[in-house]
Amino acid sequence: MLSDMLPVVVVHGGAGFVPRQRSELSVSGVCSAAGSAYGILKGGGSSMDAVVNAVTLLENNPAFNAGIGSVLNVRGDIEMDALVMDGKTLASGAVSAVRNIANPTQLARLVMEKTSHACLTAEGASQFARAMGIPEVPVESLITDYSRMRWQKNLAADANPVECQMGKMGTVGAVAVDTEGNIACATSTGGMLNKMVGRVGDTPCIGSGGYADNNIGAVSTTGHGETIMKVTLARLILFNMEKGQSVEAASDSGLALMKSRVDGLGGVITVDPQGHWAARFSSLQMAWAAAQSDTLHYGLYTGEHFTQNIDDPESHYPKYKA
Ligand SMILES: NC(=O)C[C@H](N)C(=O)O
Repeated sequence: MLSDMLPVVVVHGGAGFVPRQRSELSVSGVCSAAGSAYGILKGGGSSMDAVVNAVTLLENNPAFNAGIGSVLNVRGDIEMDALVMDGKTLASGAVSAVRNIANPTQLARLVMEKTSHACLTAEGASQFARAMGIPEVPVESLITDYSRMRWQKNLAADANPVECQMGKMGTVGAVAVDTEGNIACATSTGGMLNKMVGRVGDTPCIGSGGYADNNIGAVSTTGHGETIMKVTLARLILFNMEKGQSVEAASDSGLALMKSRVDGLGGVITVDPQGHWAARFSSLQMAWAAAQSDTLHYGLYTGEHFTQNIDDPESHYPKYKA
């Protein structure tokens, strides 16, 4: 029998540090994305529709490092990565190093649904997008003043690139279980600030940036991609759950291993087939929101967990009102 905790959707807006003046934008962004995706699930929509909807909204929100607002590479250009995975069939689709696309996650979904491949990159991904009728957008339209300012700051001779990298990471992701018990995940990112041209991170790599399996659950990750890949963080957490750990314990032990073994910080959102969920991170902050049983849950700092009725948009994120 299906759990009465379904449907559920959990969303993150990236592990890292959110400057104070941007915290309200980040928290309101994840809250409205979770609310919108929850509406789809309540209307009988699929978990895949819900996660793509949530991540599309976050890609369209310049507060996050995905779609518009993506960080710039060393040349001042944008190269984005995205992944979706369907827990029913274990089908996945990804794109990496795409430039002229407003919503890489929608393109990743088309890779899953319309090709026999799991990942398309760079120019090939653009060609495929054109063939699918996805409009090209100028890269400049995805670049914000904020991302250009951070790029320039990081080019300066006295810049501390590591500190900057661990600054606002802002990758976005979603995991969901629908009323039929189907599970899906989606993750999207502009990657790491001032990265090398052609650098592909963890996000489009199945098992690292995300994983979904109806039999176990789903995870979407954020954090330093090179270290996430060393421990295949998403699949590691699901492996912990296969061994009997709860969503929370499995997420915490996955993040703890990443810290102790490869000195990496990050964050994850996790669901299981019953609708248990967790939003955990080892970074200073991670904007997250979850929607379940007509209740919106959200937080930004470790230990924070605010709740409110989902139909009460006025009182969203009261803690973060400027
Ligand atoms: N913000 C992030 O989470 C970055 C992403 N994981 C990457 O390394 O590309």
